[in-house]
Amino acid sequence: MPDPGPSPVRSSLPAAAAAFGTYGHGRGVEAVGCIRPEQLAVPAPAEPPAPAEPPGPAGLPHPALKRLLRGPSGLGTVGLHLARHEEPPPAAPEPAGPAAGRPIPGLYYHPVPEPDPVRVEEVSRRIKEWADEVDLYPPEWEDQFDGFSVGRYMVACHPDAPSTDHLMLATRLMVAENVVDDCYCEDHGGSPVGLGGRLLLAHTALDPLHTTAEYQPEWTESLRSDAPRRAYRSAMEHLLQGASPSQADRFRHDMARLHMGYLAEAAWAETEYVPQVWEYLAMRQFNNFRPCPTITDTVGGYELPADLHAQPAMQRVIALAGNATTIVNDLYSYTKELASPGRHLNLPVVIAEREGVSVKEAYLKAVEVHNDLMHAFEAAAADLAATCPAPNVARFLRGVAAWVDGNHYWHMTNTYRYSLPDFW
Ligand SMILES: CC(C)=CCC/C(C)=C(\C)COP(=O)(O)OP(=O)(O)O
Ligand SMILES: [Mg+2]
Repeated sequence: MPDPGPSPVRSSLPAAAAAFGTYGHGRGVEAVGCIRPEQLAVPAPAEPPAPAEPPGPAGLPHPALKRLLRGPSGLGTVGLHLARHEEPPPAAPEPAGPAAGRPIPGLYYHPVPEPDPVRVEEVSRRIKEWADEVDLYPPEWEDQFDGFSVGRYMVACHPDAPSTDHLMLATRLMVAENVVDDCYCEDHGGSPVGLGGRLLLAHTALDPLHTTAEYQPEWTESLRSDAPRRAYRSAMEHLLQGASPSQADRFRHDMARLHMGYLAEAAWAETEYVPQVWEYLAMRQFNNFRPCPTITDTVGGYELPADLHAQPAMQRVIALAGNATTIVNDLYSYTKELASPGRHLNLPVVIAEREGVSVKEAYLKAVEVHNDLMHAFEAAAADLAATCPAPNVARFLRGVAAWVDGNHYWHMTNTYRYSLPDFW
């Protein structure tokens, strides 16, 4: 049954629906159950001998993950490769110089190719049109919107998106998620006071209210009443054109997790509680980028079936990837958050406070925590790929890994937003 989505405010999106077909998934990748590996009908893709590769920054990726990231070869595997688009390659793209920014010394990460400038340009143009359409921000915030560079972010994170329409699904959501964070929680009018009520009502733009005829119209009207809700509603409406019901519900669940994380952070801010390091890491597992990598299949135009997504081993991979990407944010946004009013919790701040070490030692320890999370993510992904050699699992794992790498690239190169501390 089609997902009812946030109707009845759903507008007609004929062009988008045509672009994605029925949910836009299922092309080229068969759903393969992996509850018991011996039940698999699809063998592991044949591996050609690989040339030796130079070591990555601050260590080597797990060898099995390297094989996984290279992707399969052979008949029927075209759809499993990253960076193969349905659209023809651009005729003569402007030569893009390397983006500014330097990596955090000692950080374990994988460099990515410069995102396709033609795609970046197109996504950047279209997201500004959308921002106007949903009346997202006042003119004086335009510089910050542009400085966020969401087009570059999403093109870097989704190299296997088959079209700009697919990329736009992720881009609208990324913007909407940041608008909610900025306007409800943080420095664009946000506050911990009353956050629970605001978040719950905004969540109904993703997970609609079903109530009586008397009260439904007021709820419908409420979805137009502020920029966070307009953004969530419209971004979700578009997502539903490309996602299956189970992919949409996966996303709603991840957003509920995110909102729970925002609430824990806010509760601690209200009582000025500095959590223990493990408590902070638990909060940050929810106040986390997770909703972004987990739509990689929708953005890629295929579906990881719900049973495979729900496997504990897959859940561990997703959680570790989300945690690594989010600690990357803590590290790159450290100086920005130090400069913001009040005490902004991030991993270095919490380590310094709770473990009684200098801010520099705390920061360097946070880098190690990040690196350990990255290694754990790669080991878990490699194990899962080996025990569950289904093509859609391999492609999803590659999509999550690509998101991790693209997220690092964006943080490192976003010198408008972030700068490194002077610790080296
Ligand atoms: C895009 C998305 C799902 C974001 C959710 C949570 C979030 C805003 C982050 C993980 C980023 O962290 P933070 O709020 O610290 O962002 P900045 O450091 O202000 O860039
Ligand atoms: Mg931050």
